Amino acid sequence: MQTELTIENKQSTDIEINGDNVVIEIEHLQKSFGEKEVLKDINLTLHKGENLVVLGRSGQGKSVAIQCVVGLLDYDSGSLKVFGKEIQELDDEELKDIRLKLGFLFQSGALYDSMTVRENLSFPLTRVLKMKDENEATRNVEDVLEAVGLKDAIDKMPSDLSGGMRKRIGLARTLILKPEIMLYDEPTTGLDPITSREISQLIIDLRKKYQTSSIIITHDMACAKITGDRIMVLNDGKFIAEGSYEDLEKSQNELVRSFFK
Ligand SMILES: Nc1ncnc2c1ncn2[C@@H]1O[C@H](COP(=O)(O)OP(=O)(O)OP(=O)(O)O)[C@@H](O)[C@H]1O
Repeated sequence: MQTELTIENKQSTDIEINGDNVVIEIEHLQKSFGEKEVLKDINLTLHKGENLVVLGRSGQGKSVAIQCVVGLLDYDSGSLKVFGKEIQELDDEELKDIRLKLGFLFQSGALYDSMTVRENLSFPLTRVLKMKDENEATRNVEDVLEAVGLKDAIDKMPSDLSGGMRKRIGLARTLILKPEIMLYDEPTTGLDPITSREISQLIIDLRKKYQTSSIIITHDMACAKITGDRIMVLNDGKFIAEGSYEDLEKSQNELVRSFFK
């Protein structure tokens, strides 16, 4: 089995790749639980404005890596910098500031079923941003609903919405805090192929509108193809390949090929 990282090709996007526009930098990150080494040697750089797709099967450590990025889990060794700051060296206040710049879209969308769409979206404004002006909150809610194409759903309950619509509202609820980096955890899981494609396209549209940099964790190859400027393949606690969709499609590495079957 190939264990060295294979750079399949240079990425082919208009994102400017240089040391000045790095928003996340991970070097030799390791994390074990007892005897179990989950992250063995993770190296990753996310550039401003970039959509980086991480492909990996279940249990490869994607959630553990994300929890390290948001400071919910301590890593054992290596370096993890967000906006140039080593996460593990931050005090509570600094970590809170960094977390405000990170938006996380949960697989479930995580909406409150007993609240209307308006209430679900206003909640982070009042709770996190301490926004008191109701008109300002409404303006923000309407703006973000428009961005996800669901302005008419403002007074609906989550139970009145389809899976794809709930995903959009979940996305709106994350975006309303204007994060600079988006972390998408399997954004198309559980959706039909057409809705999945719409959500993938929305990820592209939202990057343009909000100028976010994103890490998109998925095993949906259609989503990877639409959204990814660059794709990295995670296996057994390390990245084993990196490149554009077209590059990886031509890979001779069996593990990489298995994603395209
Ligand atoms: N708090 C923990 N304590 C012990 N083991 C853990 C803990 N969190 C995760 N693990 C182990 O780490 C490994 C990777 O888990 P992780 O949830 O990151 O996988 P994943 O790649 O996100 O998978 P999935 O796509 O299924 O969510 C698993 O074997 C899991 O059992």
